[in-house]
Amino acid sequence: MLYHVRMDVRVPHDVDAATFDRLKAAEKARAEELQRSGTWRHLWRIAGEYANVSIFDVADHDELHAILSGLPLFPFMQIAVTPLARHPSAIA
Ligand SMILES: O=C(O)C[C@H]1C=CC(=O)O1
Repeated sequence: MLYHVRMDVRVPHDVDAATFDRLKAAEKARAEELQRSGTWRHLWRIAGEYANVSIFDVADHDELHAILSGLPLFPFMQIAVTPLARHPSAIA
């Protein structure tokens, strides 16, 4: 199943910079791993915002939740998920 996911990163003002840098590096490594495996199909920055829109290809809601909640930056993200169905006019 495909899911459209929007992630907005909310950095607390009092977060330790070195700790946050470590989490960002871990997030990048995990995001790259999931892209290489084909699970994280698209990852786009929303221009002008610390946010992304992504497309995930997973078996079901439970797998998506496990992946999202395991992301290193999960505690600092507001996440909105939209399940996608095939459009009848889509040719690809
Ligand atoms: O920067 C972001 O949008 C948040 C998160 C998603 C992938 C990644 O590397 O960081």
